[in-house]
Amino acid sequence: MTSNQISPPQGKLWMAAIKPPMYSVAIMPIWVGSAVAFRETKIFNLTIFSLFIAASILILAWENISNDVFDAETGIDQNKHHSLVNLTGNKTLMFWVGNLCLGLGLLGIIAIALWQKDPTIIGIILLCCGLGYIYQGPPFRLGYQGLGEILCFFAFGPLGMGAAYYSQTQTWSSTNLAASIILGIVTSLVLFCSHFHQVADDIAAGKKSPIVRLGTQAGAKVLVVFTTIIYPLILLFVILNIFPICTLLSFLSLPFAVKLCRHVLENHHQPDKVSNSKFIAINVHFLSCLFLGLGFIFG
Ligand SMILES: C/C(=C\COP(=O)(O)OP(=O)(O)O)CCC[C@H](C)CCC[C@H](C)CCCC(C)C
Ligand SMILES: O=C(O)C1=CC(=O)c2ccccc2C1=O
Repeated sequence: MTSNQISPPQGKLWMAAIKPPMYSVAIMPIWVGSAVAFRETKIFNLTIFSLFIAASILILAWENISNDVFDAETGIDQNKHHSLVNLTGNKTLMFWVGNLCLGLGLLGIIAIALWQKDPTIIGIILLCCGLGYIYQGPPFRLGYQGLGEILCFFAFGPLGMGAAYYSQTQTWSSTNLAASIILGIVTSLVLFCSHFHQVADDIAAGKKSPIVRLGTQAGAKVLVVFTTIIYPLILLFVILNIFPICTLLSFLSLPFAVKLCRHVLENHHQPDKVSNSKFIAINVHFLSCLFLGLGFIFG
């Protein structure tokens, strides 16, 4: 957005900066991982579950706040009115607010580890935080090389869900690993969608996002392929008896998946129109994961 355009009201900018719907990506690995654990062991510890959800939200808040801090350093966010650094005008404050969120989130994880008398999940979550840091922080900034989706897949898929399952059971599960592939893909789709409307700013700042590399048209086709893959994969896991039949409930997210693919195929080259695609992707994420979890509990 250029400086001579009227910027939206402050309240809207703050909501866009905090992005509440995005926290679905922090909650769902814990929800589905705990649901798989409950199905397989009949164990469900509500205290650990609640602590893990809170910790995960705080860690994602750190990721997002520090994303605005690091992006302020490269100049990529100079036209982004809803950057927390641009809204507050105080990069140092945001840096420390982010670190406070990280510290509190890690305290939650340490509390779970102490409860379990087992440090395993501390190691896994530190690894997730490391992936979050190398995505955006100096000197790595791997997101600027177009590698964010791979990091995202592992952080919210096998690692995040592995930690959630382990926090309930102190063991591992191949079913949970299979489910984590679905979560990893559907979370990476959200990140992939977030690049379509930012091509001009990304090129100007030297960020080679996947959409800068592929172009918006090929990017839209890649999005369709990965969105479409999710459903046959779930069906395959049901046929192979890895998932219970009720996990097919996750197909209720299909209308949003179709809407997402159509919307991006039609508008990939129009930043103003395609900018909401990541929120359609969040609907796909939320519904598919919600019903996947319910499918494991009731299947
Ligand atoms: C911050 C992220 C995306 C924003 O990227 P971008 O710079 O394009 O955004 P703007 O356009 O809004 O500036 C997400 C990055 C995800 C990262 C690869 C992995 C993060 C891992 C988390 C720290 C893991 C926490 C949850 C876990 C406990 C389940
Ligand atoms: O602001 C964003 O675009 C995103 C923030 C975020 O935390 C996240 C997490 C996982 C996948 C994608 C995203 C975003 O796109």
